[in-house]
Amino acid sequence: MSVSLSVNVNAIAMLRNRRDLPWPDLRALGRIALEAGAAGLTVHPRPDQRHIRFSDLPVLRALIDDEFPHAEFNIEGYPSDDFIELCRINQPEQVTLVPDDPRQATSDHGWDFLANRALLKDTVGRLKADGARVSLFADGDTSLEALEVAREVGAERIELYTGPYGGCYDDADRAKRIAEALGQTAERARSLGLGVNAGHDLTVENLPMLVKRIPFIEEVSIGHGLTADALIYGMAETVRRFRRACGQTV
Ligand SMILES: CC(=O)[C@@H](O)[C@H](O)COP(=O)(O)O
Ligand SMILES: NCC(=O)COP(=O)(O)O
Repeated sequence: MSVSLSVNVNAIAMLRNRRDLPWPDLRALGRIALEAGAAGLTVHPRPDQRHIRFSDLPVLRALIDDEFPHAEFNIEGYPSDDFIELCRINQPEQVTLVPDDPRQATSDHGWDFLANRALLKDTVGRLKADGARVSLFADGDTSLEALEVAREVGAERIELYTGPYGGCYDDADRAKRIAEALGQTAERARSLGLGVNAGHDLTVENLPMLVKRIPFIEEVSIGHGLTADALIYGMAETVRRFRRACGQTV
């Protein structure tokens, strides 16, 4: 089993939104990413639509349906009624629920599973009834008791929040300690039958150590670092570089 790469196009949308113009073109760049071997596309629509716009979702859904039927669409976000309706309309293969406040600049923590048991149970049930696999964003030190709630509410996977790991790009010892904590959380999740995804601030440089510690990660979703590299190497070559960093043979 190798780690799949889902390309998050939020940062591309943010660049597009600097002008009232349709480029960079999400559908065109999504196509290049999928042609280069990405397993799917990720979006994280926020209520203010500051990067991905709700109108982008059907365009990306159609790209996958028309040209890459084996690829997956992953929609991430806070489970408001509007978000659940967006998911119902756009039929993602996977929904990743994230406990974001609309005022947050970006995602910066996982779920408090015990405090949100009822919300998660209701939401996971609704999303699964619409046909999606559900993954729940989880801090890197989530306890077994909390992960039991993730399983009990019906989630199939967790997504490890790797922001603190990505943040220590200049401190190898700290990165090693955080990778170890992430690995232990991943093992706790696996012992309960939960699949493990990971994401936030992952890069070509920091992926290999994470994948070595947690070889059973099913998917990483990557946007910011991948988009930054695409400015240097182009989207297709960047996707190949990230796939190699995931341990894939390219
Ligand atoms: C859940 C997660 O870590 C990513 O979706 C991240 O939140 C990207 O969102 P932004 O592009 O808004 O920072
Ligand atoms: N789920 C994490 C994600 O989609 C991308 O996060 P980032 O690479 O933009 O930090």
